[in-house]
Amino acid sequence: MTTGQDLLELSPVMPVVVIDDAEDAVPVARALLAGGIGVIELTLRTAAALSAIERVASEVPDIVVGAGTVTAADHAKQAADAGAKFLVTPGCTDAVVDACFETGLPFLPGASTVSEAMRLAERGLTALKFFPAEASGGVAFLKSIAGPLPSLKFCPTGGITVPSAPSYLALANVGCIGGSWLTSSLDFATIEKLAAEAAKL
Ligand SMILES: O=C(O)C(=O)C[C@H](O)[C@H](O)COP(=O)(O)O
Repeated sequence: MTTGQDLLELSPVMPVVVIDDAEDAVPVARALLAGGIGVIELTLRTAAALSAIERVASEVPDIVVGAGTVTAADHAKQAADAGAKFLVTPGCTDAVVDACFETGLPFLPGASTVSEAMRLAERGLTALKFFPAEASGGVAFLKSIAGPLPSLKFCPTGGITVPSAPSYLALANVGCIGGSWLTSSLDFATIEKLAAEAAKL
């Protein structure tokens, strides 16, 4: 896996995961894998996040672990050093995008406007996170930009649910969707069940 486009092909659903206690990271990753989801985005929103990435990278080698919520330049290197295999950002400041490039990792930069998407495309970035998807126009927005921006493909994230997922995944400019619903509880059996359902979307 070397490009952002590859990231969009890993799974129909990119689980966006917030970990408060690093101890939980490995069982969460194993439950996702057991359900058939081979990728996990651990958000850098908590003090435990980098340690969670480290643990999953070393103890669950079969899942592709990445870092989400990369909102500052130094996050990118910290996540790469912890063992992240990819990065995801909610938005796209020049400093954050530069720092992501410097890691050499594939990454999905966030965009929610046509101009942001065009600026990222100018830098060779054609696989983008569309965030916050529902609040920014959702399926209708993505349909509208497919004509003028045919080279771009998205991972819409933010407000997507199991019932709304199929309408996103049916779009030619959507590779996968992101969502936090799979891991909203730390009940590992439930995570496995939700992952199995998501893997079939
Ligand atoms: O943390 C980030 O980097 C984000 O961009 C936000 C997350 O992707 C969304 O919060 C997930 O959306 P929900 O599935 O609606 O919870």
